[in-house]
Amino acid sequence: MSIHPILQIEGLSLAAKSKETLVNNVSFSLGKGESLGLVGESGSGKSLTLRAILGLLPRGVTQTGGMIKSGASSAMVFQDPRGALDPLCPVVNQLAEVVYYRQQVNRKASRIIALELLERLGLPDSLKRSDRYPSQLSGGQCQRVVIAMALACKPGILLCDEPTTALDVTVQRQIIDTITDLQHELGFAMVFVTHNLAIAANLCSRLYVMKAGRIVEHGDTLDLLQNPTDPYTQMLIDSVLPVPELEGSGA
Ligand SMILES: Nc1ncnc2c1ncn2[C@@H]1O[C@H](COP(=O)(O)OP(=O)(O)OP(=O)(O)O)[C@@H](O)[C@H]1O
Repeated sequence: MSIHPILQIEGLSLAAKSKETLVNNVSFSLGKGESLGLVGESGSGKSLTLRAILGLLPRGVTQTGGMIKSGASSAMVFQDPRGALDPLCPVVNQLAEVVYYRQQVNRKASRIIALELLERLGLPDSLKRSDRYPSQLSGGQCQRVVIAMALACKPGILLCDEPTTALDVTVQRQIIDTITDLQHELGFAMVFVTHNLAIAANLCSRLYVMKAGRIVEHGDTLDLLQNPTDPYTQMLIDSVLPVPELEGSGA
């Protein structure tokens, strides 16, 4: 548990309209600037937990128990970057719109801040023009724009829902490095959802393992990966394929 948490979740339970429990008695806390990983198989309730923190549960899902206490604003980076952008609006305009509403500056200032954010995220100058639409960007570029949008909200907590799953491995690495650099620079805390243990291990100091809506194990990342006590955590670790030693590599 964090000593001075900026996010506290206690006994969170979520259910579908059919009364089926989807998230069951989930508790964790997050300290300022800390990174916490939620890992587990598909359908284990990771995304719904993030959405509950953001206050954006999908239609048909309700909170049936527990409480969420947050001392900072949250912003979310979604799994499908292209789907998170409006295909009919130039990317720079979309970003400027978020700045305008969230930072409450005038239109001219919001555009200047949007251009600075695009630069900070390492996007090419061509994207600053108003004739560039999401369909003209690569998946990695779209994800950088989505991250810029989240940062435009000046979040104290960045909620990342498998932000690299839809990207190829080299781009995944670049995006992870970008998020790490930005976190060091801006100091936001992060809840990072992934089913990729290697990514979670690189980014997060603590891991929570979810299965069928429940937390089955949690702990400091290295300790948990080296000494898992729950068979499901062990199974997740065992399912990571090792890179075979290359013949004649001299290793
Ligand atoms: N709107 C909804 N109505 C009913 N059930 C839902 C709804 N959204 C999600 N669920 C169910 O809730 C459970 C948890 O879903 P969730 O999206 O949180 O899983 P996840 O761990 O994030 O999976 P993934 O890694 O595939 O994104 C799943 O069984 C899913 O089918």
